[in-house]
Amino acid sequence: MSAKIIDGKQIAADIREELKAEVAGLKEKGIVPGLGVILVGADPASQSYVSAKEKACENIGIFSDDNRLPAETSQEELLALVERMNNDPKINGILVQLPLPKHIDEAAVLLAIDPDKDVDGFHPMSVGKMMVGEEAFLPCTPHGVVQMLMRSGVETSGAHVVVVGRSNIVGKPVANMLLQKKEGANATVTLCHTRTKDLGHHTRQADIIIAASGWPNTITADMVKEGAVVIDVGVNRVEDASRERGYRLVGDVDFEAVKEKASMITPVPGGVGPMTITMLLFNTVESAKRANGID
Ligand SMILES: Nc1nc(=O)c2c([nH]1)NC[C@@H]1CN(c3ccc(C(=O)N[C@@H](CCC(=O)O)C(=O)O)cc3)C=[N+]21
Repeated sequence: MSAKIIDGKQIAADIREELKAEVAGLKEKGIVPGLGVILVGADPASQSYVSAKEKACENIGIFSDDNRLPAETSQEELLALVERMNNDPKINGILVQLPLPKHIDEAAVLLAIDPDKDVDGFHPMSVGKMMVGEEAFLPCTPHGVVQMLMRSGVETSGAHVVVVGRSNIVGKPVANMLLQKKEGANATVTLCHTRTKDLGHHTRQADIIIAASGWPNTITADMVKEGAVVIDVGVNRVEDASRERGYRLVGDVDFEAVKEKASMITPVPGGVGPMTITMLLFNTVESAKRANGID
């Protein structure tokens, strides 16, 4: 059996249409959601993500305040910019693209963002609220994963989800979100990582595998139960001289082999990536609504 491909690009486009209509409605009330974007340094992957985010904002009518700062920017300068955005009523969301250069304390910068504008959901206040099940901005990639499952009709309630990877931006939050007592969650969650003994033993128990290890081919076909749903969060650049860019993008899953065993699978590109950006737009619109007492 060949798996049904979960089309992240299509689901993302559907959500963006919903957001577009919502932004148009806000505009009639004189409200334009605004996203402050900060990129420090010139990492090519970060530059392309940030450009994609700005393009997506423009496309649905969100105002974006683009700040590209040199790699030598000091922590004080960065904190001053965050503070300016915290106090700017036109800005509803602040996105500091990660990773930051080594001389900057990432945790200090995330802590400086006003939690009411924390559309990335990385502030400890947002993380804590999410964990105890209070309303908070949900981190974009995990939120995108949950939306993909819901909109593809995948039952998570009572299902065994095995998450591979324990990062603060994907593994830990996605495990937590799927554990919550609410719609689109209620799963039994196993969280695996680099020190896990016999990873395949765990993944073979999974009804749903979420691969977020950061390494190509972490999940091979022998590690997947027949009929499992496989969500691939990986975005790995591998050298490929036949491509114009000199590389191609692969996930953490051995897609070609695993798709013959899974019931549903996400591709890379065109899977979780477009959802990540879409949920950032979602959070920014949400923040603009909250700031104006709507909802
Ligand atoms: N503060 C912060 N917030 C983030 O959300 C954040 C971050 N820092 N740092 C880096 C990661 C990575 N990330 C992606 C976004 C979109 C795609 C995406 O759209 N990928 C396309 C392909 C893009 C291409 O072809 O290069 C796809 O998978 O189809 C991927 C990865 C957001 N991140």
